[in-house]
Amino acid sequence: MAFSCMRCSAGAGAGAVRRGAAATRAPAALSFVRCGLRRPAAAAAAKGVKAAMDAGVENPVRSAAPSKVENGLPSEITLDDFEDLNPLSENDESTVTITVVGASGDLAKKKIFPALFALYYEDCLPKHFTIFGYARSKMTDAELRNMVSRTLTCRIDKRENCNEKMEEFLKRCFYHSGQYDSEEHFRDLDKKLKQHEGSRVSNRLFYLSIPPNIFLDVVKCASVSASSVNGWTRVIVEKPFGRDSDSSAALTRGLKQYLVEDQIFRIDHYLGKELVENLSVLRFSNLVFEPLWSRQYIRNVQLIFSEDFGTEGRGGYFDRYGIIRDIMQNHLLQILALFAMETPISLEAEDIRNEKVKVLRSMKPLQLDDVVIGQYKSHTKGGTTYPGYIDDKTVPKDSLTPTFAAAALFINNARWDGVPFLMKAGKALHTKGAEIRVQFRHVPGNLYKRSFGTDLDTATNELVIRVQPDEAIYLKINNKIPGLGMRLDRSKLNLHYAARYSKEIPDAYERLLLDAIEGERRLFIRSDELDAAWELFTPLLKELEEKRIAPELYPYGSRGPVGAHYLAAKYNVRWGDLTTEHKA
Ligand SMILES: NC(=O)C1=CN([C@@H]2O[C@H](COP(=O)(O)OP(=O)(O)OC[C@H]3O[C@@H](n4cnc5c(N)ncnc54)[C@H](OP(=O)(O)O)[C@@H]3O)[C@@H](O)[C@H]2O)C=CC1
Ligand SMILES: O=C1O[C@H](COP(=O)(O)O)[C@@H](O)[C@H](O)[C@H]1O
Repeated sequence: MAFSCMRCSAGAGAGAVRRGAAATRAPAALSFVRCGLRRPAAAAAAKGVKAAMDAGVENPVRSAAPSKVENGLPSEITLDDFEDLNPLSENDESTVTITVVGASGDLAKKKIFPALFALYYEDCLPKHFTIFGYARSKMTDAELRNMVSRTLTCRIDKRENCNEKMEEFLKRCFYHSGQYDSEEHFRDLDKKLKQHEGSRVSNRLFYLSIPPNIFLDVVKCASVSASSVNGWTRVIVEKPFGRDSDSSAALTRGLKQYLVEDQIFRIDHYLGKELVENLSVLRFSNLVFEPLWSRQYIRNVQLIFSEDFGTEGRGGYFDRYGIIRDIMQNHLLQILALFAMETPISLEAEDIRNEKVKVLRSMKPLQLDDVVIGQYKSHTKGGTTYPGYIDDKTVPKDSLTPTFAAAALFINNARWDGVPFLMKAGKALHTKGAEIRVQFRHVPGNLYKRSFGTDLDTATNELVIRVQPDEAIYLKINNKIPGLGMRLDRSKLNLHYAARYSKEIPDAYERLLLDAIEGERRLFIRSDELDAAWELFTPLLKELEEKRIAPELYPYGSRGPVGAHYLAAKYNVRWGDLTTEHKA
């Protein structure tokens, strides 16, 4: 069965419906599309709003909303949210062109084109859209289409009408070959874009899926020679945003020579993951969690990322960055900020980003003593030899780049004073996953403590938010084993997404691309957030590099360096992902 674009209600939907005055208001039809209607039905619903308004109906929006969506509308929705009541406005009079710069590359093939196709399949792209690939490689439109079609092995590919939809989608994909620093080549691109846009208002989104050393060349050429003249121009910038405070600030200054902050969409794809987005919902819409969300009840928080493969194929990039820059300074820190922030004034992007910045700026400088680094080495298991990090031909033999790191971070504010936020990230470990673990304090004067033996930690409540794979949220509680005796065990209150929700979870890139098209900035990184993130990690990174601290070696496929356990033990913590119970 085909699904229509489902975006509505609190979070992205409400945020998008309520975009501030600076951004384009969501037209009524588009708002209804977000609420689950296909475009024709959405346009009809928008017309209904207009008619109800003309007829003086008390609540024209609700009265016109089809039953399928009315429960999904934010309760406080008003006509202001449907300022532009022309149902045809955005759909028919404007176009959106998405230019994937670096279209021949790994990320474009693996993530961006499949995400765009998924959005198309789900009816989420605007009516008039065109996709352009841009790179130096010589390719015809047909060759690009062939390349894209081979990589559309996304979550959609087993769905009904997939081939048909793919054919339609590919017809909207074009290619332009050019140099990244040539204004002339971007002028040629501009001409092609204009041919597709015709006389419509042209909105242009450039996705910089290229190595960072050419970001500025492209931004300069695109803005000088291929900006929209009558619509918006936005640029999605991929990480890495520099490799320390200075280089990041230089990149921001460079980008701002050609773009204003509102045009820059710095992507951290972890913010587009379903369970990361759900963090705020979990906290702020459930009375049972928010009152416990502080030093009073929480002993420690663990943010864990692991991959069961090495840097295969990306060693060249990775060696310049290492795991701290690759995962901790961005993905895990962003999760930490969302986890720890105070309640924002609203779901508006700026209100949320303001709160995140406050958390980041309240963090205690990271101490070398609170960090452990590791690097994987070759390991043979079951007759197979797995290569070590330095066996990668693109990595120098004497590389000290960490492929694993663990760190203890602290937030100096009233809510979190003294609570260790432990981060752990590694490649070539025994498992693949990303999760947040919240370990609560012991129950004071616990009547049942004799049932737990001497190890009270085994009775600690733990909330686990499993970001991936197999998304789940579960709470470990102590429970009486049914029967005449009084024996306790630890059981899980388990919200297992696959069991609870039949709808597939969209890929993070789908959500983020759609947000960028809609001008929703909530899940993108603002420059002051980025500065604060680098300020936290830069002194540590410099110290590690200047002192040439050697990483502890760990075998490919293992649980990582033992040092990570000592670091946790220093704060009286055990890693939740390594307990016996977890393994069972
Ligand atoms: N791949 C991934 O999984 C992830 C990537 N990223 C980020 O996304 C961006 C793109 O990544 P990815 O697709 O892997 O990158 P690639 O190395 O595949 O590069 C993308 C394209 O850029 C061009 N290119 C590569 N190297 C150079 C160079 N030295 N000078 C000029 N052009 C070059 C090539 O196109 P051509 O030769 O045709 O011009 C290439 O196809 C990077 O910023 C990366 O950090 C972020 C997260 C994950
Ligand atoms: O940004 C990055 O993320 C990927 C992991 O992303 P995931 O969505 O597959 O969990 C990581 O492999 C890569 O090194 C890093 O640059």
